[in-house]
Amino acid sequence: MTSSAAGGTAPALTFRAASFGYGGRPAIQGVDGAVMRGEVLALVGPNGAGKSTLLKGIVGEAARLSGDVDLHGLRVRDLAYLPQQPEIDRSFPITAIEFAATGLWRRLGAFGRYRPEHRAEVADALARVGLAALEGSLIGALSGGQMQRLLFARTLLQDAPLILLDEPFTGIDAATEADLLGIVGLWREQGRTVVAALHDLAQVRAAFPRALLVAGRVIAWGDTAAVLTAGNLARANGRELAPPADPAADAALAALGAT
Ligand SMILES: Nc1ncnc2c1ncn2[C@@H]1O[C@H](COP(=O)(O)OP(=O)(O)OP(=O)(O)O)[C@@H](O)[C@H]1O
Repeated sequence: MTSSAAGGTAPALTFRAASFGYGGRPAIQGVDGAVMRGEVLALVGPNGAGKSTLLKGIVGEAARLSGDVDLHGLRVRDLAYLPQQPEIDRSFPITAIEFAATGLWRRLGAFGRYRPEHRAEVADALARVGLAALEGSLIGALSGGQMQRLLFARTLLQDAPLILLDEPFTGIDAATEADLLGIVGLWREQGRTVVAALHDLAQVRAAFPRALLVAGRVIAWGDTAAVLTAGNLARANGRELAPPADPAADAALAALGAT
């Protein structure tokens, strides 16, 4: 089942029979549908379902093997993409404030001047994620949760209309998760479009109004309550649920002494 989203007025991101993968082999295929502007969409599915590949496909880091992705006038550099933390090289000798400042790149351009007001803006973003005291720390010295806060600070500075997050809450403590979920809520209030690959279905039900369930293809797409049903989750996990019990058949079998 595929669908266009409700709520927004215009699409921010449209897939048309899109397939993405590696070495010519699709990891996720036949994606059809739209994410509307201002929508906050959870991308869910079992391990290896193609969630990261779909996000990477949007930013051109996974090959598009067929179909089309329409960003409706945005360029890839206008998007904010927050990859999974293990994909970030933390051995690079850069401080937290320098790392966060890379979020300004799109606005400053490659040779733009980094002015005092930019430094104040970066410091403010670090304060908003609770990292003011660590701005001079090397990124390699940060904990996993602190690094995730830093990635959100950089994303705040990117000021992007479309934000892609790959498992942003994995491996962090509850306080960090609550703070970062608050920032997603802020983006929602600001009308930004957010697509986040997530594992915690309770969190998705609580904080994400729309969901896209995948397992190498789209299993269901729509309002979260309608997507995260037992039947859809079983289909995504490759376990079709048994058909509903038929009382008449059960009674007939019982009469035959077969139960
Ligand atoms: N760089 C790569 N080269 C080849 N195959 C890859 C690559 N990255 C992922 N794959 C394969 O693509 C498929 C989808 O992987 P992907 O990481 O997109 O899934 P996922 O839903 O994000 O999983 P998880 O929840 O475990 O992060 C898997 O079979 C995976 O092994």
